[in-house]
Order: sequence, then C-alpha cells, then structure tokens
Amino acid sequence: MRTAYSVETVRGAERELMARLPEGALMQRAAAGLAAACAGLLRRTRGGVYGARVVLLVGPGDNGGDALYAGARLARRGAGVTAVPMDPERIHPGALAALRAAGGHLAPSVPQQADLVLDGLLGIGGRGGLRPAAAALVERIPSGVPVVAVDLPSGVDADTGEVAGSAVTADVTVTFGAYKPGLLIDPGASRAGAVHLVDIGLELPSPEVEALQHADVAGLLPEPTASSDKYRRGVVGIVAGSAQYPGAAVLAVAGALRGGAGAVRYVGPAADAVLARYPETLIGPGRVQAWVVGPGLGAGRAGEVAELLAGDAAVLVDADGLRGLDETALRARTAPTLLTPHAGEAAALLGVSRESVEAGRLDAVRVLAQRYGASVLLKGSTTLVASGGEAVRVNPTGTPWLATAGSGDVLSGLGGSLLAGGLSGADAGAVGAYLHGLAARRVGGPLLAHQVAEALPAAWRDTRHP
Ligand SMILES: NC(=O)C1=CN([C@@H]2O[C@H](COP(=O)(O)OP(=O)(O)OC[C@H]3O[C@@H](n4cnc5c(N)ncnc54)[C@H](O)[C@@H]3O)[C@@H](O)[C@H]2O)[C@@H](O)CC1
Ligand SMILES: [K+]
Repeated sequence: MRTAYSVETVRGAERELMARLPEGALMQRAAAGLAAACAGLLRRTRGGVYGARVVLLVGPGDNGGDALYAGARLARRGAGVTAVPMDPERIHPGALAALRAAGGHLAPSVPQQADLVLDGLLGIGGRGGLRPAAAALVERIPSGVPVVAVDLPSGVDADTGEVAGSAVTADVTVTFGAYKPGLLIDPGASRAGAVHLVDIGLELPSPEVEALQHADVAGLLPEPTASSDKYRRGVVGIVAGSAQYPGAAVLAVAGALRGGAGAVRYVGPAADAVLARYPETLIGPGRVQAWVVGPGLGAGRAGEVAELLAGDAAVLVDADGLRGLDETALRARTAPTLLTPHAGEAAALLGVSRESVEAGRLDAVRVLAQRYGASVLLKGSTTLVASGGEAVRVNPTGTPWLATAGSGDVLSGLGGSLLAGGLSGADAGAVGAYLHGLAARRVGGPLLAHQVAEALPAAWRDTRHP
C-alpha cells in the first residue's frame, strides 16, 4: 500500500522527530537523499555529476534550503551549481553559506544552459497559486532540461493536488518522509513525474490517502476455493441498457462476467443483445448478492433504482441511475452501496460546476461519500474512492485511453461483480478501478471498451506477480 499524509500530519511528525534530533539534522537527511537522486539522474543522462551544470530555483523557506544544501553536495562532487533566488532578501542563510563554501554561486536570472534544474521554490509551505516572482522563474526553465522537484512541484497543493494558476512540471519529484496526497491526485500527480520517497525517519499515524498496489489487490480479489459453487461465489444482477442504449447492457455484463462472481443475471430490455454476445448470462429477475443499476438506462426509470436501493442486496449505482438519487433512502441502507459518478455526474449530485469538481477532486469525493452515506468512486484521470471516515483511495493504474465510450459500463459491471463476491463498497471500487486501469494498459491505445473487459482476466493474474 502506498500511503499519503496531509501537510498537517507531516508537520506534526516532523516536530516530534526534530525535538529528538540535533538542529538541522532533518534538512541534512532530506538534502542527502535529494542529492543522491540528482546524482543518479545525472549519471543516467550524462554519465556523471562531474562537470554538470545544475540550476537551483530557490524559494524563501526550507524547501529552498533543501535545494541549496543538495546543490552544495553536488558542487563538492564537481558540478557547477548556480542558485537563482525568488527573493534575494529571503534565502536560507546557512544553506546559502554551505553552497558558497562548496563553490556554488548566486545568479539573478535562470541560466539557459543547464543539465539539471532543481525546483526548490515551494514545498509544503506553499499556499495558493504561484505568486508572480515564482511564476516568472518557472517560465524561464529551459525546455528539454530535466527538472527535479524538491518535495513537490511548486504550485501544486500538497493536500489536494489542486493547481491554481501555473505550476512546475517535473520529471522526478523527490519527496521527504511521506507521499503527499497532491503527488498522487491529478492535476498535481501529472506534474510530479516519477515520485521518489526519501525516508527521513518520520513516525506517521494513519494516512489520509492511500493507493493500492498489486499485492493489496491480489489479497482482496475473491478467488474461488475447492468448496465454491456458482451461488457461493455470488450472483450479480445488471439493470442496464434501453432500446436506445443496448450496448451499455452488453458492456456492463462483459465487465461483470470477469469480476469473479459465479453468475451474472441481466434484467432489462436488451436481453437479446446480451445473450447474443454472452450466452452465459441468466435472464430475468431473481436472487442476487449485488445489483448494478444505471448504465444506458435512459430517463424515467428512477422507480427501478429506488426499488433496488430499498432492498437488502449490495447496489452499485452508475450513470443514469445517479439522476435524482434520494439521499435519505441511501443513508437508510445497511448493505454496501457504491456510487460511481464521473465529474459531470458528481457535479450534478453536489449542485456545483463540473470544473469545480475537476479542480477539487479530493474534496468532492469526500463530500459525496459523507452526504450520501455511501462509498463513492469518482472517475477521472486519477480515480478516487471515498467511504465514511476511511482514507481516500487513489487509483494508480489508469490511462488516458480509458476516456472512451463504454469503458464506464465495463467498470460498473466489474465493480458489481466484486460486490457480489463479498467486497465492501470501498474495496470493490478500488479493486475494480485498479483492474480496469491495468487491463486498459495491457490493451494500450486506442482501445475499445469491450477490449478492456476482455483483458480483465489477464490483469487479474498480473496482480499476483509483483
Ligand atoms: N519541516 C521539516 O522538518 C523539514 C522540512 N523540509 C522542507 O521544508 C519544506 C517546508 O518548508 P517551509 O515551511 O519553510 O515552507 P516552503 O519552503 O514550502 O515555503 C515557504 C514560504 O514560501 C512563501 N510562499 C507560500 N506560498 C507561496 C506562493 N504561492 N507563491 C510564492 N511564495 C509563496 C511564503 O512566504 C512561505 O513562508 C518542505 O516542503 C521540505 O522541502 C525538509 O528539509 C525536511 C525536513
Ligand atoms: K518544490
């Protein structure tokens, strides 16, 4: 499990550790890890540190201090190091002295000839969009030169991944002590590049955000045993499709058949299309452990949704099923409930604009889960799953090619199948998103939704091999 912690939590852990260590020790640990990562990168890009031209963008706080101390270490190994301050009046004095003693120097503007740029403008102390002085330096980063962000790319909100205005786009982020949520959640995640964690010895409580890895998913997948039969493995019912959208039913069934349930039942007007493609499907109402309701349903079928929500089986609600959801009915449920909106549907549920959901995804998914008393999977470039007071799960396996018609239908079927197999709403959402993303990566792009469904068994097997 990859875990991420809020600024407040990280600061608390840092305070505790600093009280037990000599002054400046933590910054030295951070700088040593940072310099080692930069040296590794320079070895790969140009064979070594000696003679490399390294530019430091230096902000007024400790983030700038880290960059300067790391620059001093690189200078001692023969790099030519130039530090460009955001504000020459505010610069970490001890770290600047160390850089100078190692042969580095200050410059008023960003040199355009460089082998490496370190972004030490802002770390976890950054607030709001970059102010003009910082933004001006970022604009002058020469194109094509590798950028290493110190702790996090400046301009990215550490707690949420939000980017207000401009931000650094890094090739590598060297982060200290713990991942920050903004490194795992878009738009921040896509600014961070490859994230490298430097252990500085923090002792951390439970995380605010987490990302499953192969082994976590393998441990949650419902594998059949010798005593399993199709009913014990769970039956998932699909209420999807309409005369106008029969394909959604076929794709939801396609996902459900690969989610580990023992049987898939279809209820709706697209039975012929479903059977023609998947003769394994049971047709018509009957007992199930979990329902999927919504894909391609069209308007005017809120009654069916309400009926399923009044029952005691687990329910996954997607797409058209999300229209006009009854908050009170949802909150009254005891069986697992998983809502799977995309940003537009989430915006409608929250009564806000789609843009504000996209910009503040973490907040949106948390508020939805709270308001509806359900697990909520918010689809997008980094899919998030929230449930009650638990850590929000961020899915690490997506690919932009998944933004294609029908891929959400496959995900809903898959998630429902996992619910039928006994997973909680949060686990079904997180495991479903993970497998779905992995399958899509296997297919590559451009992809069709049914190919994602077909690649799910291979993705399932992949999770067993770290
Ligand atoms: N606290 C610790 O124990 C450690 C902290 N470390 C480093 O310290 C960093 C945090 O340092 P600081 O608390 O000094 O904070 P930062 O260095 O992130 O930012 C400091 C200052 O930047 C200015 N600022 C804030 N938002 C801005 C914006 N949008 N545009 C322009 N200027 C802005 C403010 O004046 C603020 O005080 C971490 O990210 C990490 O790099 C590491 O050395 C490891 C140990
Ligand atoms: K930074």
